[in-house]
Amino acid sequence: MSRYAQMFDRLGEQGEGAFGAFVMLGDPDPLTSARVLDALVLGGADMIEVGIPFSDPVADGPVIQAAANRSLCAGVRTADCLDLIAGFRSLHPQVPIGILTYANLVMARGRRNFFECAAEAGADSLLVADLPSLEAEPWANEMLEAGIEPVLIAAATTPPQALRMIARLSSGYTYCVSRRGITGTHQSGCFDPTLVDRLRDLGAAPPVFGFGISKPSHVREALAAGAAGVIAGSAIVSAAADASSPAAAVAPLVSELKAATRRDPSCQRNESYAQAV
Ligand SMILES: O=P(O)(O)OC[C@@H](O)[C@@H](O)c1c[nH]c2ccccc12
Repeated sequence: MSRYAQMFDRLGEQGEGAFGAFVMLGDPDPLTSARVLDALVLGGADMIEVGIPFSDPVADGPVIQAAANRSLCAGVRTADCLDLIAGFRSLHPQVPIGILTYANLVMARGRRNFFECAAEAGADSLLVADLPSLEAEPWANEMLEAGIEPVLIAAATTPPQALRMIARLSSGYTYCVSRRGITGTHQSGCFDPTLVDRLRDLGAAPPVFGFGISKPSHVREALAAGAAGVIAGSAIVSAAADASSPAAAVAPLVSELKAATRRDPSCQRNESYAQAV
């Protein structure tokens, strides 16, 4: 069973949603980045998503673009990112870690070679942000052969034919974007329950909402729409960027957002009280 499947099973039994944290590998330098990855898990992240820095990240807003630039300026390349993933994997054998990057970087290494190196480093999944879903099938098949789960992006506006393809190919989880546009917390998302329902009807991997999640209320809204989890990126990346100790800064934010994936114990008490009355 994959690490994602084990995680969703465990959280399902506990009645919790999954909290995913995104950061850019090598931001602002490899050593700090390794400490931040550790702090995300200590803070309570259930799954980690990591960017490999790319010079033209079309899906990213200013916060993540700046993180990619910091990392590139520190001289970080794909091989360094794979080393960071391998280091993470040796410390955290059970925590799913997925790569998020762009097609150019994959093709620069050779598709198959990239997938095999990612699997060897201990990555669980790969999301290629600029890969059109209708073109994804050969990529997804090669990823699976290498032992990597392909993650595809679905939106409320995705046409039915593409959504069927996404549901069929996405593995580990299905990335649901909560709004159009680029990553960032400038605008909060809208968590469409009908997207979640359509994906479930198509038998898709667990839907996880991302884009614009920065507050506990966003986490609760996404889970109330039926999602299995959420991913926050820019909020965590900016907390780290603004701090003198990035690792110390991300942990409390992650625990605050993770706490919102748990059922509120006071509500449970009220419910049982109401039942007793
Ligand atoms: O930054 P936000 O708005 O919290 O969104 C998550 C996001 O950063 C992360 O999942 C991500 C970073 N770059 C991407 C490109 C495409 C899809 C998703 C992403």
